[in-house]
Amino acid sequence: MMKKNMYINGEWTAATNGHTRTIINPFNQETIAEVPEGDETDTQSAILAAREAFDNGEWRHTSATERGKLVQKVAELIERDQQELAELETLDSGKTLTESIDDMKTIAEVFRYYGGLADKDGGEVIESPIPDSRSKVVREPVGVCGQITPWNYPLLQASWKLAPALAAGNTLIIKPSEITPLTTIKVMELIEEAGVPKGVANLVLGSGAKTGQLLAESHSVDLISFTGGIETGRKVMTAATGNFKKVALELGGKNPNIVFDDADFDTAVDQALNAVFFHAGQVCSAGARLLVQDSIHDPFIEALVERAKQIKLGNGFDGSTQSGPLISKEHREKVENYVQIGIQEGANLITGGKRPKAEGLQAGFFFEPTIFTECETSMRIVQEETFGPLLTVERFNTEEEAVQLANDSKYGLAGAVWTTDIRKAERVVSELRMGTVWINDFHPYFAQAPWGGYKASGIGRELGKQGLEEYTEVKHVYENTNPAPLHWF
Ligand SMILES: NC(=O)c1ccc[n+]([C@@H]2O[C@H](COP(=O)([O-])OP(=O)(O)OC[C@H]3O[C@@H](n4cnc5c(N)ncnc54)[C@H](O)[C@@H]3O)[C@@H](O)[C@H]2O)c1
Ligand SMILES: C[N+](C)(C)CC=O
Repeated sequence: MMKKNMYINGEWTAATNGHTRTIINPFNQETIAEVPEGDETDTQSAILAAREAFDNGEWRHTSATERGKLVQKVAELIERDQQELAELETLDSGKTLTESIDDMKTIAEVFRYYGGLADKDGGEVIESPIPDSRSKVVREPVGVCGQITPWNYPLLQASWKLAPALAAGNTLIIKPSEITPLTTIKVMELIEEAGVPKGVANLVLGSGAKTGQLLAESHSVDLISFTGGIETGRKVMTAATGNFKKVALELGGKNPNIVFDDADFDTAVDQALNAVFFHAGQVCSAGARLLVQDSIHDPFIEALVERAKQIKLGNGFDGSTQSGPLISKEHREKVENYVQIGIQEGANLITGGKRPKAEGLQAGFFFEPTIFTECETSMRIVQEETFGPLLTVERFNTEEEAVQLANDSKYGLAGAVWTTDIRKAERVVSELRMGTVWINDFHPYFAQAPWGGYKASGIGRELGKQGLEEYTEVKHVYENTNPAPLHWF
């Protein structure tokens, strides 16, 4: 069993209270690691270290080029240790090793991208309307950043925060989900190895209530970046009002996947499965809400159900596994509860809806790929994020109806449109109120393109140049080139 520590002010440390937490593998519930269960005292130490490193340290005065090189060095180290990181992620989260390896490649690219972007914005000289003056606009680091991440893409979500924060010259405290901390701990070791100065990057481990909440509340923290569910996001945003810190929120989604009758049928079926059942549906942008044009509804659902029944659940380390378990006992119970809600609401459960009976899956938190048809937009299973392998299907007739149904949600994270008529796709896309829209695809995201939500799916953007800008303040510098008394007074 691994034993790991927190990283505060350049030191690997246990929790001050001596408490620990065991980390389990969701595939078989075996204990894989023991980590500190920190609390407010440790969080406060990490905040103080980050504050000192920002206010009195060298980091923010280090040239952007040098900072960028260090961030790129982290990318190289992640690539060097890719296999170890991917195995840790699979052990901790249950996702397949293939998914974890893909995640690690994306993560290295994110560090490389922000390392490269660090010195590309030298500010902007602007035209001043006042004679004898010069004006420029520069970007500066925000200061001390609190970063809180979820369990479904543990290191990937952390990388979207760590890389731009460091590239922009901030100091930070990251708090990963208490149930999946292992890869974030490992990447902190790599950040240390790369040579990032002590106090600049800090790691606290513990429950959200005892660590994350303080990051959001503390007046010594200048920015809080949170990825997680909407109810926690609400708490974070409320706590952040104490000192009006900058807030970035990446929250949930209930993402419509719209299939028109002129779409390539087989591709749309194949990708509709991937949209919702990838990583057992534990994806913020999962296509958990399928909207199918009535004229192809029945054959489409028939093909979908046939394929859903064949999805191979299993150990993420087994090369033939297509989907791993859910993350925890509590989370599986939440998904099971939504199945009951769907049945009570009158939706038609046509496959799944229960735990698999197969041998070898009984110790893990597995759940069958589940499909409900004849759903109505007003149903809770259509409106709420179930975050599991649960697909709801609604019918539509016209383009306008598809748009109206798709937008009828408090969320606005992502969505997709399947059609061979590109004009129709463009019309629909322009009406969808979502941060990412795919045409004839589902799921792609990459370092260069911004990611984030409309409406209750969040505030701000990660990735792309916008993801770096979140970690900067904008300063206007005005110079009077011919100062003289005004004689006003
Ligand atoms: N929009 C995105 O890019 C994106 C990406 C991944 C996950 N998510 C969302 O994350 C959710 C799943 O993750 P989860 O179950 O870990 O979410 P969660 O909200 O339960 O927890 C997220 C993090 O917040 C911490 N936390 C809990 N209470 C807190 C508090 N009072 N103050 C501060 N921090 C607190 C947790 O310890 C954890 O680290 C889903 O809703 C999913 O859609 C969104
Ligand atoms: C943002 N993404 C798609 C990587 C993970 C969402 O849960």
